[in-house]
Amino acid sequence: MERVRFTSSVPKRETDAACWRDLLTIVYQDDELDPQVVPLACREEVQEYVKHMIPLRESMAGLLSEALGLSTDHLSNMECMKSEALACLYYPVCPEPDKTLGQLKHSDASFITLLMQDSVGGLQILHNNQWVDVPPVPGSFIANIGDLMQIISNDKFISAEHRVVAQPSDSRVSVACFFTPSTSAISKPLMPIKELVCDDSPAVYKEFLFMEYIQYALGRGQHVHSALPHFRIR
Ligand SMILES: O=C(O)CCC(=O)C(=O)O
Ligand SMILES: [Fe+2]
Repeated sequence: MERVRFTSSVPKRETDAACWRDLLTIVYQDDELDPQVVPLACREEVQEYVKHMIPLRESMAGLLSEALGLSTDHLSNMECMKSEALACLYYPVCPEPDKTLGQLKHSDASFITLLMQDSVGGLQILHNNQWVDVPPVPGSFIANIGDLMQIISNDKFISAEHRVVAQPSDSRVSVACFFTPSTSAISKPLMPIKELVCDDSPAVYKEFLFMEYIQYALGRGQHVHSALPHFRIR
């Protein structure tokens, strides 16, 4: 797949709705990308942005490892977040916002997503079966646990279901940085971390390869909000 893609959210299946947004996606593998492939209009900004995302990801990896009762460097050593897909998202003004969504309900397929939104708003999170606004806070990032983190944490962390409502009077911009495994980690099987599995807390997910996962996650229709049930041990 191309490392740099500009797409509109056209549905894969006829029965699915189109989302009201455009995306510029830029994929770094092992924290690396030849800058020449990034459009000149945003090359410097993208390089600068990712340069700052990497230490932030490492801090998050340390905090999440400790929260799981593991050594601080556990998640970092697994290299499960050492590649990033940067999605620069544009949600145009929508004349009939009640007929569509900026982004449908989903949980992220990544390990973790670090998200920056502008001041317009529209992001909502599903909490106790109710959609709750995530108001923009200047200078802050939103850290979303993704499905892969839920899997390796053996359900100790739960991925956040969220969506974006379309806006009638303002266009909106957000930047989502999705973290995925390094090239060497991709060839190793994924499964709940063994330190988190015991007789009282048996593995909830089966072993699988990242490629198998991503094919399923990207190929599922919009009616399947999460890849988790597919990998769960029944
Ligand atoms: O634009 C946003 O605030 C969220 C985008 C999002 O959830 C996604 O692209 O996965
Ligand atoms: Fe998302």
